[in-house]
Amino acid sequence: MSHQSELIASDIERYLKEHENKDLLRFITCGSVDDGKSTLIGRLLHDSKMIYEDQLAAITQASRTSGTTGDEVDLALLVDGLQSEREQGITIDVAYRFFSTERRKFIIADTPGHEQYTRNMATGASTASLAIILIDARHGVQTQTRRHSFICDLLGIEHLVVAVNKMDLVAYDEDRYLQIVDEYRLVMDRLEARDIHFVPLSALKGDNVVEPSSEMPWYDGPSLLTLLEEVEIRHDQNLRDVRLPVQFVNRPNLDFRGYAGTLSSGVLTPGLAVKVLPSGTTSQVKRIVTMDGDLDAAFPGQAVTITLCDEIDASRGDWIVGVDDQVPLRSEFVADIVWMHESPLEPGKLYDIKLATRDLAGKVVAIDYLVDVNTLEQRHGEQLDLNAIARCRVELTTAIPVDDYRTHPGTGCFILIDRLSNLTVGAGMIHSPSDAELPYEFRKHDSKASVVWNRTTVTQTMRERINGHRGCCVWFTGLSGSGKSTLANALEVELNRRGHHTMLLDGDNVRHGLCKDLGMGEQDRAENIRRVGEVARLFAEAGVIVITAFISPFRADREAARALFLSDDFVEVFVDTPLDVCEERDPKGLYQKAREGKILDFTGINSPYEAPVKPEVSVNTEIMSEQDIIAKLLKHL
Ligand SMILES: Nc1ncnc2c1ncn2[C@@H]1O[C@H](COP(=O)(O)OS(=O)(=O)O)[C@@H](OP(=O)(O)O)[C@H]1O
Ligand SMILES: Nc1ncnc2c1ncn2[C@@H]1O[C@H](COP(=O)(O)OP(=O)(O)O)[C@@H](O)[C@H]1O
Repeated sequence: MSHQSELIASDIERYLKEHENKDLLRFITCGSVDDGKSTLIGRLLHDSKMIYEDQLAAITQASRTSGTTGDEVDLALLVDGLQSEREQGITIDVAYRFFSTERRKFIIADTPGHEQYTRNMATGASTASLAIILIDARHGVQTQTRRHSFICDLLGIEHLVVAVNKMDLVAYDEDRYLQIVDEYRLVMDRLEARDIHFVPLSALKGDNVVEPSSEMPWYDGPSLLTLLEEVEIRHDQNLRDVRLPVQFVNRPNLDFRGYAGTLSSGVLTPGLAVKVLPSGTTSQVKRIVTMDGDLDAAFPGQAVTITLCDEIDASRGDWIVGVDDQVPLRSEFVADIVWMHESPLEPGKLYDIKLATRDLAGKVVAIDYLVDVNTLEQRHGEQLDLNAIARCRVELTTAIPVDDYRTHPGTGCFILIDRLSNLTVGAGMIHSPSDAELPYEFRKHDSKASVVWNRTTVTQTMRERINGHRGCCVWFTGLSGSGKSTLANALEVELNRRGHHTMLLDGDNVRHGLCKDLGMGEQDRAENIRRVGEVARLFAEAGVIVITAFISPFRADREAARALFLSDDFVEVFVDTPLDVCEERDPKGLYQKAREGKILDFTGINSPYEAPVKPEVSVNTEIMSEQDIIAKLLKHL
């Protein structure tokens, strides 16, 4: 079944060929029956001639008995197929519907809108590249509008169309439409999706759904269908990073060994250098084999069998990736999990996990926070109930290659399966698995194997919640006399004044206690900075803003301290005061002593200072006043 084309009657072969080459847009409709969702889908199917005549006759008949549209045919009946939902007046499952136009093929995931169906919505959204957010023009932006938008965003949908429906019921009033667009802008500010369109329409009357409406001459944008046909999706796919999760090894005889699977991202070509993960064995693609002959190239979404130039060992679950792709191997990661079952997720309980084509076991070791899907606020929670979403820490029984969901939607997600009932109970999206983005305890440590990490029940996130802000580190570095202590002190005063929890670690003070055994040689300075970095991290873990003022002359030592923090939580401030200015100030008379040869390894005189290459903030106290510098820092923080 497809849109009506004259070619169907005259040249079916050509029609099918054209149809095959059209690109496909998968989209989700978010809203409830009350918003006119089913009517909208019915209208799209009806106006794009996607309904058989007997179907139309049937719904015309049904409209008289259970329709809600008076004399008009109730198009919602086309999609509210299930008897029970018809009776209850709600849609209760995810239904996929297909239609096509001259320009594109479409698959609509039609999911229920109420909060108790978040799991269905997440399922529908997981494969969609566009979402239609339906708003009833009479009611404007509702809690449900926010929830739908947030969930779509969480699932990485890049394109949103905000459809302001039922314009006929507000007399096609432009001001009302603009008011709703303004209301929605507040939601938009919290979304990562950047391609957002608005369209005023009436699904019931057909205004701006397929054809432009004569009722709203003030709107000169495209109709909904034109938007769906024109939205740019070609660049959405990740064509850069090759990921072929091996579904099975095809070995019909001794002469052929093929690796079959669906290419999740990247472009495969014969001759491409690849490696198998997790083993890391390298080879080259020899052939891309399909039922219809060999291919010159394979693209994301294509099911292929490839052969490699070398006899190497790869099995189901392994990934074939580009030879230079840096894919971290991890047994722990952070993920957003949507819970889909009546019995709540139990932290510590072992679940079966399916990630791409690999079957493993693992558990959620901690729930960092629950996300309120209506407001995006973070809350503390011990368990994850049906339809809840949470940022969790997941631990697997074995290390596997791991991708970030946002950049690799096909390989960056997984499902959790209950080991007894074999039911899918949750779905997860992996969050930045790269080392710098992992919580400290999840990183690779070279500490002694016999020392295990003892995880505390109260987490950094929970401490931060009480403090009302994140823990982080502001690291001042610069020559003696450059102004580190002065600025660090002034910054702490300002933060303290604003009610923030702070701690200041200053070189001179720390060297009186924690580091009193250390001198000014290169190794001792390195050890000094190592200790300070660790202490700073502990303070940050307590949810405190820790400010450090140490010369910290060596780049490698500062980078080692930085590596203890998540990337946003370490702010390096280079106090870039020229040596001659510092020497002129000489607040402690140390430069003079150094010049007189009384101090042998004084920084800047007879011991090196390696300036930061890319500090988060750089300030020159010769040029800027103390107040200006503090204002700049506060702005950055
Ligand atoms: N040889 C030598 N070189 C540099 N500085 C010296 C030296 N001897 C003593 N001092 C005093 O010690 C303070 C520097 O200590 P730090 O812990 O910040 O130094 S380091 O980061 O370990 O290099 C430093 O403090 P600031 O002037 O506040 O930077 C000096 O007062
Ligand atoms: N804009 C400025 N910011 C910070 N300090 C300044 C500034 N202008 C002059 N100074 C002076 O420079 C000196 C810096 O000393 P200090 O803060 O102890 O440096 P450090 O801790 O880097 O050794 C202080 O005497 C301070 O009054």
